[in-house]
Amino acid sequence: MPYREQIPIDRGIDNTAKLLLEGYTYITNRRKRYGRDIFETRLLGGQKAICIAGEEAVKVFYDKEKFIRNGAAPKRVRQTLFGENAIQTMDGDTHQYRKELFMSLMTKERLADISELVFRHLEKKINSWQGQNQVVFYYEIVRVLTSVACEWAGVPLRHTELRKRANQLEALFDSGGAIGPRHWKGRIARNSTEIWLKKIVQQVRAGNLDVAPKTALYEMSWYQDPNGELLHEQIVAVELLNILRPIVAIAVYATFGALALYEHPLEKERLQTNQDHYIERFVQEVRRYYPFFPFLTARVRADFLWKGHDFKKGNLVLLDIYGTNHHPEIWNQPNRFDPDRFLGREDNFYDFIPQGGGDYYRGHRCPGEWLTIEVMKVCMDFLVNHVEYTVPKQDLYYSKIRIPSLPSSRFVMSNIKQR
Ligand code: HEM
Repeated sequence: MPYREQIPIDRGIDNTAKLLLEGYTYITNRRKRYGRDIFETRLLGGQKAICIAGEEAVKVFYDKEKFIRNGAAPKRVRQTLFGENAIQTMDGDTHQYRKELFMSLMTKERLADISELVFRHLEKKINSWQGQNQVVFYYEIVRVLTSVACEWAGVPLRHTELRKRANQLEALFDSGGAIGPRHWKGRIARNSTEIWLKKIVQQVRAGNLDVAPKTALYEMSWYQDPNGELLHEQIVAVELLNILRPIVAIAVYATFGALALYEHPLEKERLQTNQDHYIERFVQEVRRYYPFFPFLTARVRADFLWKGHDFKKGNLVLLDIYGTNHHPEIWNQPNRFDPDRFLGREDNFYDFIPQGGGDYYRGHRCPGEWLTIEVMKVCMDFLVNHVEYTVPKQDLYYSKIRIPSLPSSRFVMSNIKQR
């Protein structure tokens, strides 16, 4: 007889309120309490859900024979963060085909293009920052990355439109874990950005807008599905937002990076000399240490037994991203900020998962991970080598409940000067 056991249960008819109240720590708190990396709960209207964490859990979660994504993401997340019928909700060959489209945009040349764009747009900002008493870094970088994302993706953006689109793109990722007004702001932003991009795709297809090959706008507008048909313009809009929105979301990591520089002044010196590519380790540690994506959801494809538990077809499963990136069996002193932990560390697709795990091409791992690292490197280099600033007294506390988390003050800087 195969081994079976009753895994711990977080009692209650629906624990969604507890999940919202505890945010990033809901799964970790219970894992600590039960001394296990697996437990059962009830979420999203009382559905049975299994929460898992750690390297073995990541391996099983990314086994395509065992899990599907369709029907796993809550409706409120599709209405804001993902959009309907986006790549995140696809499975099997159709997913793989669509994923190739995303990966084809991430060539070395195109990554170099975005790094160059980020630097150029940041440099342009210095003059206006120098004339201000103080600037709020997060909002500034959201706007910079909105300009960069549109330019890189081939999407035309008038200067007068910048603030509006930046607010909307920010609302899309800021609302993913929200209820109430923040959620509604995200829904309104989704409707309006999809309409905006649909019109642009229509212009491209009608030959009224010139767009360069290899940009997301061009490649997505002319991409043919496995049946040789163009994607519906609505889907192109949704997938273009899957490029623009997360590029702007790098603002969250950049702001945490600025916080790390402030909290660990010695890091700044090490980044200035950048021996042995220190900047790479610093960026990796920012992505590991600070909270961003809390967990992922999938549904069981077909019954299987794992760790003594019967996973039944249709069960909801949550993979603890934040908890795995702080798992004591993977990370020595996980709650210490220490970029050197990445020194000589071998790549492992299953233990360091700020942007998902497994294979980029065959699974759902984030296709924008290399791009994120490159953009972060430029932002961090800019902060340490191209500007000087002071950090006035402010509330830098970041919550482990609000999703996504951010320093309360959004990181205020004063006395900015070019270096
Ligand atoms: C801001 C930093 C980012 C974070 C924290 C992040 C995080 C993630 C995570 C956790 C996933 C889910 C992986 C899974 O379901 O297994 C994901 C998927 C995805 N990300 Fe990112 N991401 C970031 C940046 C980007 C960028 C810059 C892009 C594109 C330019 C991007 C595009 C996508 C897409 C299209 C997917 C869906 C992939 C699929 O379902 O196959 N992300 N990301």
